[in-house]
Amino acid sequence: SGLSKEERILDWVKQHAVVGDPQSVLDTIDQYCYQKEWAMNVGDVKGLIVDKVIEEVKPKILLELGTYCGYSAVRMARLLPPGGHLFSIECNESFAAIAQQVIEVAGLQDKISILKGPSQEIIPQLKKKYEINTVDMVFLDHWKSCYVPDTKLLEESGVLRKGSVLLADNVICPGAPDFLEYVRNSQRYECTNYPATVEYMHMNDALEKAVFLG
Ligand SMILES: O=C(NC/C=C/[C@H]1O[C@@H](n2ccc(=O)cc2)[C@H](O)[C@@H]1O)c1cc([N+](=O)[O-])cc(O)c1O
Ligand SMILES: [Mg+2]
Repeated sequence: SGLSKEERILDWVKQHAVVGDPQSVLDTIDQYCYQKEWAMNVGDVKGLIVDKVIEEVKPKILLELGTYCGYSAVRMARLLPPGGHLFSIECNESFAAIAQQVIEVAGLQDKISILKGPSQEIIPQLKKKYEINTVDMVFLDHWKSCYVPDTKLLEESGVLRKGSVLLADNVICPGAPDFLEYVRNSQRYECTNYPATVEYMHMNDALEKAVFLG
């Protein structure tokens, strides 16, 4: 009974964020998660690295695996070039509903589409159902055991092009060792590691960037 943690975060955003101001939504969620309850948003420290990669790649078509409360969707969509669009896959109905509202407070609903369902089901539909040709960048932040199967599915579905950038959260904590092994040992990826810390904590984590070479 009672509100979920994610609903408490949404309420905090509705009470404290400035409508139409994405940065205030990010700051409000970070403040809540530092001061009240930890939650698995990419956060402010790793978020700065995500910002830099977005500004470097300037993706027009961006795919996110794992919307959760919409923090990283807001973080990335606020930096998209004009005409850019973020498609974010979320299988948990209540998280998707919360994220949609967080995105609306940020005023980014026209730049973000939440695709409801498991990534294994949605990825094969991207071309036909969502009229996506290829994606410029993918942010992986869903179940860590899904990173490798979904990377393979992205390759097989033909949505990656020469130069498509994969950016994976949590490759140290909770960890995605099979993903690191897969992209680092593959001739088809050029990898870069970005050491950081777990959101709102002092433990080590890292992001891995893997550029698809075609
Ligand atoms: O476990 C973590 N993330 C799992 C995220 C899962 C999200 O992806 C969605 N999804 C959407 C589509 C799917 O097909 C499957 C899941 C789930 O419904 C959830 O919204 C995690 C854990 C820590 N941690 O410190 O413990 C830190 C982090 O930054 C993390 O990201
Ligand atoms: Mg994460």
